[in-house]
Amino acid sequence: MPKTQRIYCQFYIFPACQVEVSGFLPSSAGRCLYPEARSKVAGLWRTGPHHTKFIAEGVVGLIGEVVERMLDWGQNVAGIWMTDEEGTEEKNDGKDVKRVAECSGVDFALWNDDNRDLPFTKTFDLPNVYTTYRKSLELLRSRPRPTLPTPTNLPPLPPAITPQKNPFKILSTHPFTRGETAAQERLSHLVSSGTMGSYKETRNGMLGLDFSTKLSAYLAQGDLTARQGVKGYGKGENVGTNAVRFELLEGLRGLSTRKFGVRMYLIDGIRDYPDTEDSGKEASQNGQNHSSRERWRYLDRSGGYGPHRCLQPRTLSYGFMSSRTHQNIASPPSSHLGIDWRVGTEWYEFLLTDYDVGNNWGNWQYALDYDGNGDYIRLWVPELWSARLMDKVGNDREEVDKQKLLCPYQTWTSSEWEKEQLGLRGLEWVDNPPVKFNFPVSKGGGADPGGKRSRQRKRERRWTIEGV
Ligand SMILES: Cc1cc2nc3c(=O)[nH]c(=O)nc-3n(C[C@H](O)[C@H](O)[C@H](O)COP(=O)(O)OP(=O)(O)OC[C@H]3O[C@@H](n4cnc5c(N)ncnc54)[C@H](O)[C@@H]3O)c2cc1C
Repeated sequence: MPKTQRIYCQFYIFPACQVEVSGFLPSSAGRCLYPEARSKVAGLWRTGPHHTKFIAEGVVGLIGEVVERMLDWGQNVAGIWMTDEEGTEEKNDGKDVKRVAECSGVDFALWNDDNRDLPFTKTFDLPNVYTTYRKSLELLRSRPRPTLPTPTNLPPLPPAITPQKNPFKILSTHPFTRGETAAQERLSHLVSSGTMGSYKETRNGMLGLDFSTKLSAYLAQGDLTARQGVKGYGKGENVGTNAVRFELLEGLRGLSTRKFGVRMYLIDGIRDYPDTEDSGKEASQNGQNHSSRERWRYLDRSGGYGPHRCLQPRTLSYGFMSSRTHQNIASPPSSHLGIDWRVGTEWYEFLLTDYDVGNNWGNWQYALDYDGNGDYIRLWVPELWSARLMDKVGNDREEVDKQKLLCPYQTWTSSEWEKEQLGLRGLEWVDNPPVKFNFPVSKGGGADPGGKRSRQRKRERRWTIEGV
């Protein structure tokens, strides 16, 4: 029998704790971006690799290992195809898989992301200034790509799933349902329920299902692509749908990874990037990285501060955070604790279902403070559910010092009575705070008394920096 099947590897993260064993390629994204694959799609397997772990039909491990095990299953594999990602570690993963393919005598191909519709001939022509960049890509909105039909004939699941090797464990608790069908259902719901239309007013929410689109995981995992044309395309545009389309252009941040390369991962990020790749290596090996990790771990052990504590239950159970929550979590460690922001980025990389190299590393380089009323923190930090804080009457809430709510370890300045009122008495992370510093609640503030750096940061938000 001729070998017809291909393993298709995409650089999508599946958090190790939330694996869902699901189907096969081709997804919308694959079919939209790689029309050349049309004649061959029926033979593709879909797998989800990541640079620290790789999951395919119930197997987690390093990418090379997992592909090897897939080949061992004895399926009728003719080749391995892979999305050619821009991240430096992802490039190395590509090399690993290529090596495995060569050793096993199967074809190997890398599929580059679709450049054809971009108005640039060279990556370096990408504008550095975000607004210019976005405007230059706006023409893509009038050039959606059609998707190819869903294949009718796909290879079966592997006959047996080999036992999982340590240290990974596979649970199937993920509430996010993978696959193109689920993605299309979500899209239809967004349109028919009016969620998409009201997006502009609701998008800064942090609690609930429909304040934002929740499309990021589908996009990151290839169940949808921002480029695909859907039925009714271009009709019924309003401020809400327009705002979603605007945000989707942000999702093309992968292009910034292509442009800035290794500079994306330097401690100074793309702001003051050094001249050579060697400087990048130096930055990631310096002592600051290590001490930052220690500090992050200390935050973990001691319970951390309000926003940080939200990170644990939220992402561990869902692998998802809203845009504002992302900013809340990312901002304090990097802006206020002097923690190397890359430690947080790596942590996200491990946990998020919608992890995306360009979006994650790009966004970590600008983050502001939100959740001014502390609603989100109250939901996820049970210690803060004191009677007074739970009271929905605004008057009572006003009596609570927001600063203490957002940054409860600042309660070293509180009286025992105040601690009692806040429901924080006797807690380790309140009595022995990991670090003491000023934490203004004001938006865009930070441990920056004069506010100079904050203003500077505001000017430099987004991944684009004037004059780079
Ligand atoms: C520190 C930090 C890390 C982040 N890491 C990721 C990540 O790993 N993967 C990821 O997809 N997004 C990331 N984001 C961006 C954003 O928070 C998520 O895309 C958003 O929360 C996903 O929810 P949603 O689909 O409901 O978004 P919506 O608000 O409904 O937006 C619709 C879509 O637009 C795109 N989008 C919206 N905001 C952004 C943005 N700021 N940057 C890029 N694309 C955007 C996404 O594709 C999103 O699905 C990060 C943001 C921050 C501040």
